[in-house]
Amino acid sequence: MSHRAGFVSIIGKPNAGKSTLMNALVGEKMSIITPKAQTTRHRILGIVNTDDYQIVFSDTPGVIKPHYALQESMMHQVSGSIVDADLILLVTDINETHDENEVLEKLEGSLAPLAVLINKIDKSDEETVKAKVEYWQKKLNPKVIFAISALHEHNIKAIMDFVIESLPEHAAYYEKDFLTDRNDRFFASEMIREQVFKQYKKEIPYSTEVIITEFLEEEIYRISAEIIVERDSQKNIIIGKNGEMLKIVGTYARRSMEEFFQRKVYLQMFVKVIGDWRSKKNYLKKFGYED
Ligand SMILES: Nc1nc2c(ncn2[C@@H]2O[C@H](COP(=O)(O)OP(=O)(O)OP(=O)(O)O)[C@@H](O)[C@H]2O)c(=O)[nH]1
Repeated sequence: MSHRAGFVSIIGKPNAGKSTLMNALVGEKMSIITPKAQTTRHRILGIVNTDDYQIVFSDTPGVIKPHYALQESMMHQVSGSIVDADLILLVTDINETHDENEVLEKLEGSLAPLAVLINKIDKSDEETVKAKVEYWQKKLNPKVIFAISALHEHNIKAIMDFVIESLPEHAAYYEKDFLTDRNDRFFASEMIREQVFKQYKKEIPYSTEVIITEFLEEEIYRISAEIIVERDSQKNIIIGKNGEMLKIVGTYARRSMEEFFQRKVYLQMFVKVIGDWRSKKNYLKKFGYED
């Protein structure tokens, strides 16, 4: 059989389970997962290679109406990923009660075949699943609908088989040992961001960016990072009384890094205030958000 390869975009609302699905499909932890919406800020490629095929999955930020420049950049990344796609996996939470019009608008004009994945069926019942399948059938008439649980890896194999079947015949786009377009610095910063999303409430996670300022690959990895917030009051919250909160973030982030890199890690973090960075194009560019 000839070789198949293609781009598969994972699209959906915030919190639908896109990152959980991507990690289940790729079999590696590529994307950070937290219970809060809008955790994913960048498009992240996760590549699955065999001798016969190469699947290039894109995990994308959840689709929202953008309110500030950072979110605009996030939405551009979603659009770019739809244009590139050979296949689109639309992930929807079975218990989603709000409408999904923003997501559907993004998909308008896309020519790629579409699969609807109704996620989190572990938190639902058979009747609701049946009703949702009918709803999406009518609404989008997709090529196929899967009822899945990304968290419990239910029906993941069926999706993989479908994806492989749907790939065009094509040579590999990337070297076969290439697993992602992101480097170790990116994953290190994401592991800190994951803890910021997990440990702090309200607007703090959304006002925070993490920049790796030093990454030395010695026998022990020496990693320094800046945690950037928008206001002094947020800086105090990040640090916590006697530095206790920052210590918690550092401990968990370091453990994730040690597991990911399979190395001992020495992690240093500094907190810095940059007023209103989310709305400033120059900072967004510096932090790696394209226009
Ligand atoms: N019960 C249940 N929870 C799930 C399932 N899939 C994902 N979740 C949970 O839903 C939350 C959001 O998951 P993510 O994978 O981060 O969602 P996302 O769509 O990437 O979110 P954004 O980054 O905001 O776009 C996490 O708490 C997951 O553990 C599932 O199949 N069942």
